[in-house]
Amino acid sequence: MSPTAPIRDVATLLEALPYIREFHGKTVVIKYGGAAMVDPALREEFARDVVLMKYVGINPIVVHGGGPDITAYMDRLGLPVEFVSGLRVSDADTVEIAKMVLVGKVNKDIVLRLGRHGQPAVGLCGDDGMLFRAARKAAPNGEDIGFVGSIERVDTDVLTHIAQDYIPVIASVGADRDGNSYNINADEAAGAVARALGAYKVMFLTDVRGWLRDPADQDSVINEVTADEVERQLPEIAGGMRPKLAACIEAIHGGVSSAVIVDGRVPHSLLLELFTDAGLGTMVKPAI
Ligand SMILES: Nc1ncnc2c1ncn2[C@@H]1O[C@H](COP(=O)(O)OP(=O)(O)O)[C@@H](O)[C@H]1O
Ligand SMILES: CC(=O)N[C@@H](CCC(=O)OP(=O)(O)O)C(=O)O
Repeated sequence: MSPTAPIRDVATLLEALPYIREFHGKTVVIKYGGAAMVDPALREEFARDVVLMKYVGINPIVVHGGGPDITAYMDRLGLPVEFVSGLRVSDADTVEIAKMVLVGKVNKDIVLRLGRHGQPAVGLCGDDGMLFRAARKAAPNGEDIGFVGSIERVDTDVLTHIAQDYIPVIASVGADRDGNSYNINADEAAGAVARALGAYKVMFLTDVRGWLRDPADQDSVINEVTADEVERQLPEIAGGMRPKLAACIEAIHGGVSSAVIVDGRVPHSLLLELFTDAGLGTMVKPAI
């Protein structure tokens, strides 16, 4: 090891200090999905990052997806998989599978991993503590896509209680007043939770470098943009990026100070975004 290495380590800590001060006591909602959820090594690093956030006094709330897992189970059962504008067309069988996979498997895997890394976590879905009230929604083009829900109301009571001692981990399913269950896009759930909690920041981990001006060009990341500008461009945005950017708009217009889309393929992207000067991915901010 070079003699300067310890000094470098201290410099890294000192670089983090103003950020640790800024985020201390603040609620940060993390939408967990994409590559960071699929790769075993990244899964462990994600859990360590979230645990570290809790240890330095941040209030992390995890909202997770699991679209690839749902698709894998549907494939095993020979069921057709279809998306419209980034939303999964969900008949009664699909919503049942989404619920089983997200609540029963993915949620518990995350809870277990956070616990192993040193912070107890509690898993929830929209039904727990009446966290979400959902309603059926159509695709942006008006097409009927089945039991896909939008979130009408978030009751944060259960979250604020649990977050005092545990890291809440939320699966994106919920029910309406009549007890019908819905498959809810996890980006939308994260945006709604961030807004309802009055979070300081919402972070979307994904499998691209950020919002790309040209989806075919990985180097065309838009580094910073206002929510109003995103709203103007939303009708032209395709695929999985659309619900993500719609969730950023929802959060920012609801009072969240910043929304970031970061590359979950980069190890420790959460910590790099939060605690270093290197801005990563796309940051959506309120109008200046
Ligand atoms: N303009 C764009 N910039 C970046 N990604 C885009 C864009 N348009 C469509 N996409 C797609 O959105 C995907 C990310 O959304 P999604 O697959 O739902 O990820 P996650 O599982 O992280 O929620 C990217 O992998 C990319 O294929
Ligand atoms: C309605 C809808 O599209 N629901 C999503 C829920 C999971 C999700 O959002 O997962 P990712 O964040 O990994 O994409 C789905 O069925 O895939």
